[in-house]
Amino acid sequence: MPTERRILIAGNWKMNGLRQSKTELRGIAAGMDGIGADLLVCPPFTLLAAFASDVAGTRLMIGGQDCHPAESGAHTGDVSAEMLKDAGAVAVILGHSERRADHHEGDAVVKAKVKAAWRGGLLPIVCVGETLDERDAGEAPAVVTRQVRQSIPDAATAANLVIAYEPIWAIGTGRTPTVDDVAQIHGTIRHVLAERFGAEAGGIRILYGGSVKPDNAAILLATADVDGALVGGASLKAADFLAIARAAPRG
Ligand SMILES: O=C(CO)COP(=O)(O)O
Repeated sequence: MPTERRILIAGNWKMNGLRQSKTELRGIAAGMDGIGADLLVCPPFTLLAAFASDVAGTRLMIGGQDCHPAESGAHTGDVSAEMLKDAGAVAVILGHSERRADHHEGDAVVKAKVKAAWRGGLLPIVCVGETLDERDAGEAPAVVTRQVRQSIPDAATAANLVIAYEPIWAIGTGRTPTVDDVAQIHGTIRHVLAERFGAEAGGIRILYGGSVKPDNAAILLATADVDGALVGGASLKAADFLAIARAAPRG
């Protein structure tokens, strides 16, 4: 039964970073000694290939922030999973709340992108999370349950899927849920996965994301069913990202 879950600390650089940001990337790659967790940096498309070749031979992995469902074709401005793989990515963030909001992505589109990630040989990191209104109305478990049910295809396994719980109101705000709230939602996600995938669900990693910083990482990463972090702002600085990774209780 796949219950061993390696901690994954993933950095989502969002629309940040120019060529000079390589300094931070190199700082992360150079500072990984003694860190047991898997580390992943997801830069913007423009930096992906350069970053991937820069970290070749290190344990630092590179991922994308989105992909189109199709392999290729007339989709101006889009990038496919195969293209991300070709550029050196091993993973891709899908269904981030900023994509869901800015690009009107619903669960069906996210599900198609997860299948595309698998087709292209990438590990999808599927984001779910409630708005503040939904949380205040007590709907967070129901919202997240619906998103997990509808965004995840049937062929999910412990090896080919990572989920990230990112309460939208905690992203970039400096606010985080209580550890009890995080444990409750992560437990809900695990339960929803178990209903569908049985024992395999015990091996699927569930990351927490939303204002993860060096000073709150230890408590968040020690919470039940939290198997790592999806870090936004604090992943842009090597020292902060490494401090978060060092706070992980297990590798
Ligand atoms: O959206 C996030 C990661 O995907 C979280 O961003 P912050 O860590 O900046 O709150």
